Amino acid sequence: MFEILTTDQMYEADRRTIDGGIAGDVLMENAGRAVYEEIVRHWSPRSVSVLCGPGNNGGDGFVIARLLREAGWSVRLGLMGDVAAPKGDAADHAARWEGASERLSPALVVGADLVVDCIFGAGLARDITDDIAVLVTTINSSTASVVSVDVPSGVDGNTGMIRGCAIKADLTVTFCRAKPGHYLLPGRLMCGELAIRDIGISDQIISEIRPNCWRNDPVLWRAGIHWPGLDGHKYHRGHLLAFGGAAMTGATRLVARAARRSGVGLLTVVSDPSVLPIYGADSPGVMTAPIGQIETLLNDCRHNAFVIGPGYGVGDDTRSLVLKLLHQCRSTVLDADALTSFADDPSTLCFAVQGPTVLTPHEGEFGRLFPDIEGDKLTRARAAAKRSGATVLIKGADTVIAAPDGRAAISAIEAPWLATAGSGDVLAGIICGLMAQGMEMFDAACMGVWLHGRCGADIGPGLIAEDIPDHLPVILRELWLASRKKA
Ligand SMILES: NC(=O)C1=CN([C@@H]2O[C@H](COP(=O)(O)OP(=O)(O)OC[C@H]3O[C@@H](n4cnc5c(N)ncnc54)[C@H](OP(=O)(O)O)[C@@H]3O)[C@@H](O)[C@H]2O)[C@@H](O)CC1
Ligand SMILES: [K+]
Repeated sequence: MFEILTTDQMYEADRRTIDGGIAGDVLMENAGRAVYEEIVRHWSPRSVSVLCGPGNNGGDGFVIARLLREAGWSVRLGLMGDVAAPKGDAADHAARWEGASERLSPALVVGADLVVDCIFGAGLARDITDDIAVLVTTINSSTASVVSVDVPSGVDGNTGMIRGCAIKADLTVTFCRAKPGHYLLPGRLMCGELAIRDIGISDQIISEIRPNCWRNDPVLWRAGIHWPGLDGHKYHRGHLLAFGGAAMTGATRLVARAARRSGVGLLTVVSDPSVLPIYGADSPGVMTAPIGQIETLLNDCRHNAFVIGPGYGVGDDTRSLVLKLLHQCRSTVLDADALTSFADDPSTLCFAVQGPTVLTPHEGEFGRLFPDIEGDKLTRARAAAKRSGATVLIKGADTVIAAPDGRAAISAIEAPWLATAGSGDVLAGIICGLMAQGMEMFDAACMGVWLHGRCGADIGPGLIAEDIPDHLPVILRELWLASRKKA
């Protein structure tokens, strides 16, 4: 259930299922019944208005209305266009509706305790027009609870973008698998609780259409974790070089603590000699080296991963150092100032990426590096990964991680507490720590985002960045125990 399907992939899954012998009207019946079951699970009988659009989303509405009515609910049904309008499977189910139907209008919201939104689903093709916008506004300002079928009407299922305006649901019931718009902002904010219900499309069909986007979950990457063996040595767990700035030393101290907590064997902070004592005094397990020794450090292949950017400073020195590091083709995480230092010449950065590299920009940094890449977050992350050859992770409440080969994951953990100073530095440290232990770059980025999110959700209100690394052992232990159970 972790695959995320585009609307086209969903239509394809639908087609293949129908070809396989399950009729379209049965799929629609299953979809409507799934929504009905969710409704009766959430609410006791009350007055409900089912608002049906002109397509199959509206067709689902006829099934829901019928089942609620049979269960004794007081149901009003609104229809966009005339009663003869529904086509195909929707027409079959419209014919089975024995109640009255009204013209779709704000009047249907008056007196309703529950509104079922079946206006537009996967087939939303353009911005919502003024007449429907009035209805949307009435629904959003009413006290009625709202269930959206498939996606809240007005939300683009592929991008999460709002086409003019959108219904704000308390519960969204979608079918088979989620779509990107359920997890990407602002769509996610409109969905309320998300229920993903089986309607008879097999897992086999889903795997045949080869989805390449997932909700970020351990299922995706847990097989790629390098847990230490009983006979393990610290050098088996990597030796990470974290490049520390001369002024903002807090950032790399957070990076270092997070990387070490992620399990890296050894960590050396490399910086200007004037601030080495600060890094050295921060934690007894941290080693330090002056930046003047960079050639010697790089000649030692045991130094297998680099993280640079947080608090490092923007400028030519940073640029040269980043290029030197990328030239080594070892695991590298570039964040913050390491990215902004290439704002004038991003193609040089993209050209220099050869080894396993993860870029972790927030939206501002992304815009500076890839100003010509537009669209939703998923599309942009994929385009930047393809262009740069790096795994690109765009941070935010809906963090997207994209690999150069097109694979992508979207974070669905709710942890608004992570929006605080230093949180991104911690993330860069965790990811680089996992790469230093041998994890593949896309897996490491996904796992890093997940660990970071879980820490954020667990710690909750009052979180400061310093708390995150020290909570990692709790979450890592969960994963480790789960891996032992499987084995
Ligand atoms: N696939 C599956 O597995 C299953 C799918 N199922 C259900 O089917 C739904 C998809 O159905 P769908 O393809 O008929 O699209 P839907 O969202 O009803 O809208 C299309 C209609 O809206 C119209 N229209 C579009 N935008 C508009 C606008 N801004 N303003 C005004 N009109 C606009 C558009 O008009 P047109 O562009 O053709 O002029 C067309 O008439 C899916 O979300 C799920 O609920 C389940 O039943 C079972 C299994
Ligand atoms: K809808």
